[in-house]
Amino acid sequence: MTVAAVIGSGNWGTAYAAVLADAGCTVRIAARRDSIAAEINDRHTNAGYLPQLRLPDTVSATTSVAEALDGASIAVLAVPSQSLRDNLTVWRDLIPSDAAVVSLMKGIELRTGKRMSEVIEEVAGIGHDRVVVVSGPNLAHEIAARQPAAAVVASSSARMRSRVAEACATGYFRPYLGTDVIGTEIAGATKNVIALAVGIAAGMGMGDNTMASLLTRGLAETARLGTALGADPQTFIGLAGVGDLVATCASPLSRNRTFGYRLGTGMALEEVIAVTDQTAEGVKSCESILQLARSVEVDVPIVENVAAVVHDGRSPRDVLEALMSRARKHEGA
Ligand SMILES: NC(=O)C1=CN([C@@H]2O[C@H](COP(=O)(O)OP(=O)(O)OC[C@H]3O[C@@H](n4cnc5c(N)ncnc54)[C@H](O)[C@@H]3O)[C@@H](O)[C@H]2O)C=CC1
Ligand SMILES: O=C(CO)COP(=O)(O)O
Repeated sequence: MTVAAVIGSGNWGTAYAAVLADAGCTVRIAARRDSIAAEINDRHTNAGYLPQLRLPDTVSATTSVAEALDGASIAVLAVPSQSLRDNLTVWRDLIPSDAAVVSLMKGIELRTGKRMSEVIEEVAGIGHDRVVVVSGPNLAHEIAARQPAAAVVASSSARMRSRVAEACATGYFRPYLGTDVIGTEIAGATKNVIALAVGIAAGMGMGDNTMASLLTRGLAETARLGTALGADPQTFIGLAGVGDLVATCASPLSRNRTFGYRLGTGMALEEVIAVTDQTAEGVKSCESILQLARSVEVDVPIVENVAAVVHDGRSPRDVLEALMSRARKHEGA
């Protein structure tokens, strides 16, 4: 019996815990709040995040990360990207030495420009052959409703990606194996920023042509950046690339799209931040992705303009005009 620990009891940590349990694992969730751990143990729900989900009896919860990780062969990390370093500094010695360490996170660290797998390797002091990234079109509420979806399980280690894929394969969750960790992470983090842009446009009243144009050109700049960083270009037309981009940009369930939508309707940035109580990674990662792109001299105009709205207070109408009046270029350039 595979024992998996899931650290983080928000939307995706909880939904992915259900996937692991449905696939036959014994799952221990580490929650920060006593009330959430108690609700999972007593009622098998985490209704504040996923009201429709009933967790299998093989899922338990604790507020002790040490207890959750004890004896686990899979350690899943599902906390906001910008908090990973500080958290892992406290947890690193608790991770069993042979466990696969799985990142569900879709963000790039501010200041360092590091991907989550890089932060894990650095802070936990483990090799890349222990780290696995799971990513794809996986809106937590739909997974929690057990609607069919696929994902990529990417790792440099064949043993670790097989272990994790086997542990999360169910009738509604289909993992594909991948080796391109860089591309999978760049795709997952950057699509959140493109979803912000699509949300802004939708909030301004723009329709499907605008969405499709932003999505397509967003994918182009994501692939350009990823490839410059060493990714396999194929990844961007796969589940972690176009798959996740389409799901996130099209769905009102997306926190990033919703954040952008509110900005597009004219709400002030501070107001949008105040009403957003869940993780919208793109709001911070637009800045770190822009820095990363500049470090390899890659042009990312949509990311740059989203950062101008979210961090420099430029108006959505201004940046839309800026994007439309850029110098003409070849589509493939
Ligand atoms: N929600 C979704 O549909 C999906 C989310 N993801 C990614 O998964 C990651 C987690 O997202 P969600 O679970 O949706 O976020 P969430 O906002 O629903 O939950 C975040 C969890 O982290 C905890 N947390 C918040 N701040 C913390 C801190 N400073 N230190 C430790 N724990 C903290 C919260 O208590 C909560 O348990 C993100 O990187 C997101 O991009 C990936 C795929 C799907
Ligand atoms: O990554 C996601 C779906 O795959 C979830 O997107 P949001 O974080 O925008 O809700």
